[in-house]
Amino acid sequence: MPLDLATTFTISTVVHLMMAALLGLFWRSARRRGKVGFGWWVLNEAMLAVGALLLLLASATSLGGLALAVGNLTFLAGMPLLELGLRIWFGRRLWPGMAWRWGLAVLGYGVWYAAWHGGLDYASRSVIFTAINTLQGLLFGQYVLSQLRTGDPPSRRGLSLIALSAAVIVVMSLWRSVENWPYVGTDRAVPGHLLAVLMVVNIAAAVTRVSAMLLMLHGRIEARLQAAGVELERRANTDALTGVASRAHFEAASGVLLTQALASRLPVCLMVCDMDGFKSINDQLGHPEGDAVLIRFAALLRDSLRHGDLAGRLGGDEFAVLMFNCTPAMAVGIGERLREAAAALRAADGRTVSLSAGLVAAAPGEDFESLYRRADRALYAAKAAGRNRIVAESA
Ligand SMILES: Nc1nc2c(ncn2[C@@H]2O[C@H](COP(=O)(O)OP(=O)(O)OP(=O)(O)O)[C@@H](O)[C@H]2O)c(=O)[nH]1
Repeated sequence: MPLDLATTFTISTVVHLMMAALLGLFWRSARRRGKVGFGWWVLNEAMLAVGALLLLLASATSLGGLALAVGNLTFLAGMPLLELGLRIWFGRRLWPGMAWRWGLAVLGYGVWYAAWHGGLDYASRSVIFTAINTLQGLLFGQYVLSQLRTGDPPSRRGLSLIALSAAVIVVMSLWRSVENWPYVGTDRAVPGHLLAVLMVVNIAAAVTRVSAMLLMLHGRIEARLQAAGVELERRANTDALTGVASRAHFEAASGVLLTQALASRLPVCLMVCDMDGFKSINDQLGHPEGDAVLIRFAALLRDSLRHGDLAGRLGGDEFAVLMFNCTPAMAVGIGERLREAAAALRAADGRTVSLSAGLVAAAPGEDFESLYRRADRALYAAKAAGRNRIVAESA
């Protein structure tokens, strides 16, 4: 059954309107999340709906000429609008790239308008129009492909679909040019069904394109949520002041890692250390200076870590290091080097900072709680014995 032009334009108007409304619904949430560029795609679909409606009026009413002229304008503005949205979406430069695209659209429309106004036959106008449309499609396709290589990964699936819909339009435009070519310069009527087929393909391309845009939006929101989740977890696991593990994370991770290491018969040591007289730094030099000393000490602690070791801040000026594949002798060496490095730390008034630590080696099958209790006792012994020392306690 040959396609009726008026029916095709009606369907096209309704579909583009629905697509614009659908995009519009998501546009609000996209804007709230800073996904700029989306609004141009909504505008594009809305304009295509108006364009299809005008073509319907042009073919079915006496409004003819004006409706055709404005309708064609909306179709030639389509690709530049899409690309403008994409460029903003990816945060790319708008000019001079967009100047070329808009320039081509304006020039193309001018040529078509002059041809139409000058009374050129339908087939010639159609060839002019589709040639410009093809050129636009090629430029747009080239931009989309360049973004496929460099754009953000969550948008790639959507971009592939957009490239596909652009390719379909280019192929259809070329086909229409070829079909109209034999009629150029004649008054013979060009079969209308081809334009109807083109509109149907346009509808399919619009549905593909809009799905692609929603896919891109979804991908980006998902990627950002994922990144936010990772960041939240990192913050929850990290002590905000010093950057070493928080107490909760240190205890939880130590419990798991200790069990695994002991099951593999790896020697594990725990050192719990506490600065001596830290309270007086706070009291005499102020809390910010106390913070600065804690930050510098934590940096020393991180420097003393070997690959796989875990350091955490248990609270105040108390820190702990869980050392894997580490004998007590090795742990004492590490602790002594840390104590010496801490002794070189100077507070704002030049005073030195000393360190007391308790060190224990894990017994086979021992859990973290028991290991920590013993290390804490050793630390207490170091403090009681006059501070500025490491007390190692064997299991
Ligand atoms: N600047 C700063 N001080 C803190 C922070 N958290 C706890 N403190 C302080 O750290 C001090 C810890 O003091 P203690 O370890 O009990 O005492 P100390 O003066 O180091 O004495 P000894 O440990 O017995 O040698 C307290 O005064 C706390 O108020 C913090 O985040 N920043």
